[in-house]
Amino acid sequence: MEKLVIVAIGGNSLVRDNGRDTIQDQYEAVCETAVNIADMVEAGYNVVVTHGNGPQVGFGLRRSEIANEIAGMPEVPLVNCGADTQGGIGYQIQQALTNEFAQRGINKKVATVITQVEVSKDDPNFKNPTKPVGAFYTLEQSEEMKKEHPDWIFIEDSGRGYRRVVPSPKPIDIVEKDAIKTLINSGFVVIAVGGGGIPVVKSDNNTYQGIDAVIDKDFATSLLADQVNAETLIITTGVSRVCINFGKPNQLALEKISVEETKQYVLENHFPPGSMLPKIEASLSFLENNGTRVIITNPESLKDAINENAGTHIVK
Ligand SMILES: Nc1ncnc2c1ncn2[C@@H]1O[C@H](COP(=O)(O)OP(=O)(O)O)[C@@H](O)[C@H]1O
Ligand SMILES: NC(=O)OP(=O)(O)O
Repeated sequence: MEKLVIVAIGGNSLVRDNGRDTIQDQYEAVCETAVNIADMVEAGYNVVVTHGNGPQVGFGLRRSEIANEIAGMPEVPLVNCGADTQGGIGYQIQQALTNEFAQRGINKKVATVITQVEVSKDDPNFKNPTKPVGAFYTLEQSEEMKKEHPDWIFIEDSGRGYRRVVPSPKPIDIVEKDAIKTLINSGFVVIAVGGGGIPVVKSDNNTYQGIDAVIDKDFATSLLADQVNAETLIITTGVSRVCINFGKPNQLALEKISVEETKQYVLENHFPPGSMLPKIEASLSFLENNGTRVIITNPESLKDAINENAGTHIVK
């Protein structure tokens, strides 16, 4: 079988207008990414797709809260909001890839696996929410919302505004990993661990139960990459390259860096938590296990990046 490449699509890379995008707008963004993934499949790569849901799960949660506030409808728990985004975004990627393959005469089938991801109920991240979800607000808007909802926590997100944060426990295991492997081995392009997977905890009698949180899809993708023995991990996001001194006058885009250099940049705080840091930590974890290379880039640079003509490459 060809070497396996796992491509993670950032949730923010599918949003253009901070919560005012329609579902059709998101589908168009998905279709643009599908063109780039189809290029890779056409070039002979065996591809697994994962995706984020940070903006979308926050929009869903807010819709549910507003429906509760104004119409008394029961709220949708955060874990179910996440499951809804996994189905909704998975459906769009599945349809966009299926159509793109059909148009190009590529003989590949696509399947989305609803994926539960095990976390620990004792994970310290439940007490320290760090995962930004939903829209970006100004400082004034966030302070106004906090008056009404004192329990909400906001953080500044990479110079883009203020966002609500929710707990983000670390993924331990992928419950449906055998189904995912079987589909990959049967030649499917598989979409899995959407939104980082649906967070579940395992009880003593080996049953699972959903828990309110949003798993970082970069960590879940890195775990999946290990479990399916992927060779390359590609993380697509809103920037073409990772930078040091991001957003400062001396910003420098990185083309190729070693694991050691990357660790040094982490120590120097070049990567903020909740945005670039999880991508870097997930990349390092993938390379320290069985992975060979990591590429971080934007969706439109995918094809050039895999040929080393774009993106940031982290190598062993
Ligand atoms: N050092 C950095 N280099 C490049 N981008 C950075 C850096 N630090 C923060 N960012 C920001 O982080 C964003 C990626 O995080 P985010 O949008 O949360 O991810 P996702 O695409 O998975 O939703 C980039 O688009 C960029 O705006
Ligand atoms: N769940 C998750 O990590 O989503 P984003 O990639 O959209 O932040």
